[in-house]
Amino acid sequence: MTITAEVTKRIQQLRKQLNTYSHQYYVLDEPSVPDVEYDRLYRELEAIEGEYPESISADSPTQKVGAPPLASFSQVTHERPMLSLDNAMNENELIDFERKVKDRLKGNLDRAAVLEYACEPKLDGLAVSILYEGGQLVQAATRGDGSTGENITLNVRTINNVPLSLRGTDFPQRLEVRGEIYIPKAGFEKLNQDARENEGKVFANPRNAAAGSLRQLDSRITAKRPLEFCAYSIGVVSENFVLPNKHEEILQRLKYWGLKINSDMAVVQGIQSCVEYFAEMGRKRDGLDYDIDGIVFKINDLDIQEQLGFVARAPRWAIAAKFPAQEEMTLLEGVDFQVGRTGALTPVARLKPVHVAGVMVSNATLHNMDEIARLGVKIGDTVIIRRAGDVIPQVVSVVLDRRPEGVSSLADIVMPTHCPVCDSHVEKIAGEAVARCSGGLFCGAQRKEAIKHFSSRKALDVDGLGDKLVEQLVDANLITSFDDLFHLNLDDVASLDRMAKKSAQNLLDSLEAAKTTTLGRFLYSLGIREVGVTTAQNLADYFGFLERIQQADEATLLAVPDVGGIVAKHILSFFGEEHNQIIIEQLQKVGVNWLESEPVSAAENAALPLAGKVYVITGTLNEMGRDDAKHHLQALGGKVTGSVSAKTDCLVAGEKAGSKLTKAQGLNIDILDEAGFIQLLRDCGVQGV
Ligand SMILES: NC(=O)c1ccc[n+]([C@@H]2O[C@H](COP(=O)([O-])OP(=O)(O)OC[C@H]3O[C@@H](n4cnc5c(N)ncnc54)[C@H](O)[C@@H]3O)[C@@H](O)[C@H]2O)c1
Ligand SMILES: [Zn+2]
Repeated sequence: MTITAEVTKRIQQLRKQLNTYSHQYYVLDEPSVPDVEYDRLYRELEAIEGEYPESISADSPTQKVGAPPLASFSQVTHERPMLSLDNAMNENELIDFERKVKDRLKGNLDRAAVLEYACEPKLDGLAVSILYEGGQLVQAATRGDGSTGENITLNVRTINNVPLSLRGTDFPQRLEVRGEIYIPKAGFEKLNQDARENEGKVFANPRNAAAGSLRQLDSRITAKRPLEFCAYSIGVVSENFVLPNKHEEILQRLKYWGLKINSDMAVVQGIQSCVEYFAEMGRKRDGLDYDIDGIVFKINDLDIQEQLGFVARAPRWAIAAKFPAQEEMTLLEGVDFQVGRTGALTPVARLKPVHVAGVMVSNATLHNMDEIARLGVKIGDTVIIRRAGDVIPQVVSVVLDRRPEGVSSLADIVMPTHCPVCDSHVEKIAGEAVARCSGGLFCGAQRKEAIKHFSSRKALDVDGLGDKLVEQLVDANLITSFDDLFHLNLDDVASLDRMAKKSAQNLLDSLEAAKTTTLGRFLYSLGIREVGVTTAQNLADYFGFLERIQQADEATLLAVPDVGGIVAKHILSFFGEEHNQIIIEQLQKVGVNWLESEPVSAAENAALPLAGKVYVITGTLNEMGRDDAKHHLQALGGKVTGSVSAKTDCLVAGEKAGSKLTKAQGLNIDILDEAGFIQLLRDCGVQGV
């Protein structure tokens, strides 16, 4: 077929665009488009070149690996080239791969013979080569353009799981280990969180974070990054050294010499088993603690590998099957502000719907206004969306070269001055990244969440009032404030979806029962910002009376254990709001009650039978709940903590106690079973247990 001017032009466009993207990705560690976009263009070029083979030139992106090394690093020439991998985008392409392999092996392989594959999760980081001489790490390099890479020896030496010397003595004099350097998911989240708080560099994804962390001129920076190495092949090996002739067995040797290999890898027979392995890992993908973008299938037999050989940029004996991409690009059509339980306003991107990692995404979080400023995003921009695992989709960057002409025509994203739900003022406290609606319990958006919190187990503990039911009650306008809960009538409740007379009566009964509570629970139920269960209990213990808390000034509040400046401010501003005071009065009026008493002084506390003793409760107690057990111990002067340590005096271990029990046994700590515990309470004079 003769090539038309139009096709030639498209080829040139694609090559130019792909080269620009490669430079941004490999050299600058700052891609401007998601991988899927790069892959789409790459495949388009590949298809055209397939149709017009005479158009292929050695410098086409389809013939090259990566990009040349950065001049700021010294260079390393790879004795054996480091290649890329061909991709399979779906099951058919995977099956096609085996068919081509078998065709090539014709004559040398019985057509019916089953091929054996090593299946390896495809870690999403960057390829490196690490050279050992006499068992000592002497050099490490990036892949670069496949023949020349960057010398990153000092940086690789800082990675904890890369051995500086090999284990044992039976290793070859020269051994080049190849593998991936990557950042596990948790390390990535933490790295970006720190960067956001300290105005550092925020990375778009774990692969960029790994590349950016590794290719640092100052290895002290690399040392601070949570990088890991995982080996998946070898390069040069001393001549005459005999290695197994199965790929997987070589990896086992590497493991024996002290290198990490992937524990999720498998050896299977035939391509159909590869398809199954792929599906299984696809299901496990979200639960792994490292990111993978696919599975690499390699012919396990090295003799067959050798027969198959290589093409310009990839071996013929391996294929990377890709999972649905976790990043896509789409249009930002607008921004909504969502109001949470505490009134926090979160900007949410409204997107032109797009498939990301197998799910249609039309909303993504923008975190807060600082993040919007950092991204420099405007309405009408094309943005990159990342959806990894069960984390909410995020906007990770703006694709600047897709910005329509005349940026000034794009609208800035601005924080509304009034709450989109209740129209109260939006306020931003200095030092906090978020802005909040000041409507408190009056705000419809905060109401559902406030009531869910109010009736939750550690608050008023209204049995049978689950989240769904709260939403139904609010939506049906049956409750607008907390005290309305206690005015509900049987017919109204029974008329709700999936409710009957009996379940409605049960709810009214549990509401009645919940009215009798403790001061600690009541304080917690109000949902004062930063006042959790422990702080609420500390306030109750310290003051004894609600009125004293309502009237306390900042200095007095600061004397309470666990209460710092910010918590004190939140308490003051909560009780400073008149409508909050009204709600408390209304609740008391409908009969919500608790016992108030003078707080126990330190001297009295010291006289209690269990004063100064530290307890931990674990396992299932059959006679009483763990909360009751805790209250008994506290009433007797004991302290109850969550984890076993050398400071623990005694572990109360109910049925099915697990790791805490083992730990306590290891530390020689006293252990009481439920019967022993109840005896202790009786010995201390507790009645009725
Ligand atoms: N967004 C962009 O602008 C942009 C630009 C260029 C390239 N890219 C992306 O980079 C990819 C192509 O890059 P590539 O050539 O580095 O290759 P690749 O990621 O498709 O496959 C080869 C690489 O896989 C890695 N790998 C992970 N586990 C492995 C294992 N068990 N065995 C062997 N290798 C393993 C190695 O690093 C190896 O070099 C494409 O996905 C492309 O989208 C994106
Ligand atoms: Zn509001």
